[in-house]
Formats: sequence, structure tokens, C-alpha cells
Amino acid sequence: MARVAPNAAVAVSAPGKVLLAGGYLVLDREYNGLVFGLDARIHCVVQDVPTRNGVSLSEITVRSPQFEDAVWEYGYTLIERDGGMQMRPLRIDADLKLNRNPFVETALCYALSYVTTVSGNPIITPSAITILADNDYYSTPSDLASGERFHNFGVPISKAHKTGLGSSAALVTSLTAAVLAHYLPDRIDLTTAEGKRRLHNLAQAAHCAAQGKVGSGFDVASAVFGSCLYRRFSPSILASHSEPGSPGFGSHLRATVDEAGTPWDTEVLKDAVRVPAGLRLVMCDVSCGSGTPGMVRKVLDWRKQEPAEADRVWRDLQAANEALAREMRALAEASGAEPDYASLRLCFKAIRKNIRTMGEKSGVPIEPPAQTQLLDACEAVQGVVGGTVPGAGGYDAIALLIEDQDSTVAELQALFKGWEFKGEERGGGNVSMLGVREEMEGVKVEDTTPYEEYLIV
Ligand SMILES: Nc1ncnc2c1ncn2[C@@H]1O[C@H](COP(=O)(O)OP(=O)(O)OP(=O)(O)O)[C@@H](O)[C@H]1O
Ligand SMILES: C[C@@](O)(CCOP(=O)(O)O)CC(=O)O
Repeated sequence: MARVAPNAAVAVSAPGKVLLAGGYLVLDREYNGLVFGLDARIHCVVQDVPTRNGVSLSEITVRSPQFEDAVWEYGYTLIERDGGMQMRPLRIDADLKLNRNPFVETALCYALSYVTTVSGNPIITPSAITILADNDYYSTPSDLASGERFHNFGVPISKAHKTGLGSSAALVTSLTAAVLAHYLPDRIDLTTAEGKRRLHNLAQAAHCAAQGKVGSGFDVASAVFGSCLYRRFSPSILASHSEPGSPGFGSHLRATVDEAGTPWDTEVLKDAVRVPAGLRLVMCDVSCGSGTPGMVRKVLDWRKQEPAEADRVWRDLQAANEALAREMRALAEASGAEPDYASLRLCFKAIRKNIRTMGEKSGVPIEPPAQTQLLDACEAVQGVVGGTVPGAGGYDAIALLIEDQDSTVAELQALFKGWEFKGEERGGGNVSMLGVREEMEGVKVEDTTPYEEYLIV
């Protein structure tokens, strides 16, 4: 039987995200979210492992060399009755504990199950996969003295400080894309709309399975398509998906990904999202204690209890979010005259006001007073147009739209240097600017040369 013919080595990268507007709303298909890709990417390189003396073991090794103990070795077996590909973790540490990475394991299981079903060929050749993450996922520029392209953090991933850029979605997307490009070079083209759509569907299915719940998927969508106005898929598309290993999983997955039965109703509007020339996004990491657990559940519980009041808040916030997207696009398309950011400022004010209402009414600190003070202070800086608590909000981050000039960045840095969180039980935190900005493009097939020094040869 012929083997699935791989490319010798392929590299793919996918961007991180910020949900500038639309947190909570985007969980409901009635509403949408304004999501920006960020220029912090996760890169995956798949290399063919040559067979020795004609003998090849069915093994795939995945390494994430920036972290300690970040090697995952898998044996893979095709399960009978079309059950898909089973990944068996092989490496066991001294305490007989398996060091598992559910995102890597599930993404591989889904991608290889899809590859074997599409190619009709059960034989997958062994490979070595390297994951490389841009440093901003786990640090700020001032944390790093080395200036190394891919910093060695010297800790296990579980101990790394996450900055909230959506590492798991970017990882699942780039890993899935790299496996598809490696094993199905003639059957999927990630530069086409159709190829991206299949990648999106497969990565959403794997990401939901790995995290054990069907979220809105805005992070996977922006990892695939880049910045966009996003309307989620109906959760029913994935809610009743069969389990890997169960009879028919392979065909079911293929039908879902290729939209053989039900088409996916995801809406990704790329043209609706622009950043006007002369402006940029800035992300700031706030370490002011940890976020409140269960924020999403509490907000949704309140919405269920008070549907009429919640609908008003949802509608007002949606209108404010749409106005922001519209205004940014209008400014991007306007030419000539000196730009006037007055309406854009009002859009941010309206979003923040509605978010605070949502937080007060549901009893969840979405834009808590500490973040209100910080955002107000940022908005008073010359060149700052406006800001939000992105995504689910809380104490973790702020996102700002600013004039793209060094003086504004320097003034913000100075503000953050002396910033103290006051008047809350969560004192002692600090604020730092990440080295990232918006990125319009999603998944990219990359040249492998820049990664070579990090690969096992
Ligand atoms: N560089 C990496 N190498 C291997 N696995 C990684 C890497 N980065 C992230 N992961 C996987 O993703 C998990 C983190 O996912 P999680 O959803 O908790 O964070 P996140 O996606 O960064 O969150 P957020 O949506 O708040 O930004 C890690 O525990 C690990 O399994
Ligand atoms: C609250 C929510 O709408 C956004 C969460 O965003 P983030 O993980 O905080 O960036 C949840 C979701 O969309 O899955």
C-alpha cells in the first residue's frame, strides 16, 4: 500500500488575537465580534523522519523547545471501523506520570484522522514537529534581555506567564495547517478561500474538543482568516460530534470539515475591519491579581434571569461595537484631509459605558474600577484615541487604539512605569506594553529557513 506522500519539511504560522469589541455578545449568533489578529504568531514546522534500513516506526514527536519538559512523543494507530487515528503518548517521566498536552494531542488526532480519511490511505509516515511561539505570548519586551527570536523561557509551559494572546487557538490552527500541508500537499491549498475554510472547520472542531467546550471560536477564526468581523457558527454543528475512536468518527469528521451535509454558518467579514493609516493597536498586560473565575457563566446566568434588560444592554453594546468598526473603516477609506478622531473617541466611550452597565447589572467585574482608572488615564495621553478591556474583560489586559508615533508610546510607557492600582483589594500589580500590533493576515505558509537553527536535524 502506498504511503501518504509527505513534503520533506513545511512551516506554517498563525496569528494571536484580541477581541477589541464583542466579548460575551459574540457567544450568540445574533451578535458579532470585532477581532484583530496580532503580529505575534505561533509557528509549526513538520519534518519528515527518514526510515532506517527500510524500518519505520509509527511515531510522531512534537517539541516546543522554548519550554522545559516540552517533548511529546506519540505512537499512532488507525482505529478499526473508521474510528480515526488514535494518538498514544509514549514518554513517561520518572514518576510514571504522563506529561500531556491536550491541545497538541487533540489537534494531531483530528488532523491525522482527517488526512487518512481524505487520502483513503491508512499509512502515515513518521514525522517530527517543532512548535515555536513569538515571545510576546509569554513576556513583554522588557522581560527579555537576550533579544533572541524565540526565547528559551526555561520553565514548563504550565509555569509560563501567559499574556492572553490566544496561544492555544494559534497553536491548534498552525499545527493543524502544518499537518495538512505536509501530508496532503496536493489536496489542500491553504492560500485559497476553500483551503482556509476547511482548515477553519477542522481547527475549530479540534480546539473545542481539546478545551472540552464549544466556545464562540473567534480566536480560531482570526488565527485562520486574520482580522475580521466575526459571527460564530451554530454550536449544534459541533455539539453532537462523535468521539475519536468511535465507529464512523473519520467519515463524520470529514463530512463536518468538508461541509458535506450541513454547511457551516460562520460569518467572517474581512472588509468590514480596517485600521486607519496613522493608527495602531497596542496591547497592555495587566498583572493586577488574577481574573474572576466563571465570569462567562455569571454573565450568561444573569442574561437568562433578566432577558428583557439584558437584551437592551446587548443591543446597545452591539450598536456601539458596529459604530466603532464602521468609523474605523470610514477613516481608513477617507483620503486627503487631516483625520478627525472625535467620533472614534465617542465610539470607545459608548462601548465602555455599555460594558460597565453589563458588568454592574450582572455583578461581574468586566471593566472593574481599577481598569476604569487605567483606561481613563490612557485616554488622557496625547495620541491615544481610545481603549477597551478586551475579550471577557476583568483585570488581565487593556487594548488601546493610538496614533502610530513614538511619542505616544513613550508617554504611555512613562504612565505605566509609575502606575499603581489603588482602592481595590487587588493591589500591587503593574502594567506593561507588549511588543505587538494588529495584523490583518491569518494563517501563512512560511519558508522553513528561518527556523532551521531550532530544528532537530
Ligand atoms: N508554545 C506552546 N507549545 C506547546 N503548547 C502550547 C504552547 N502555547 C500554548 N500551548 C498549549 O495551550 C495551552 C494554553 O491554552 P489556554 O487556552 O489556557 O491559553 P490561551 O489560549 O493563551 O488563553 P487566552 O485565550 O486567554 O489567550 C497550554 O497549556 C498548552 O497546552
Ligand atoms: C467572553 C468571550 O466572548 C470572549 C473571551 O475572550 P478572551 O479569551 O478573554 O480573549 C468568550 C468567547 O467568545 O468564547
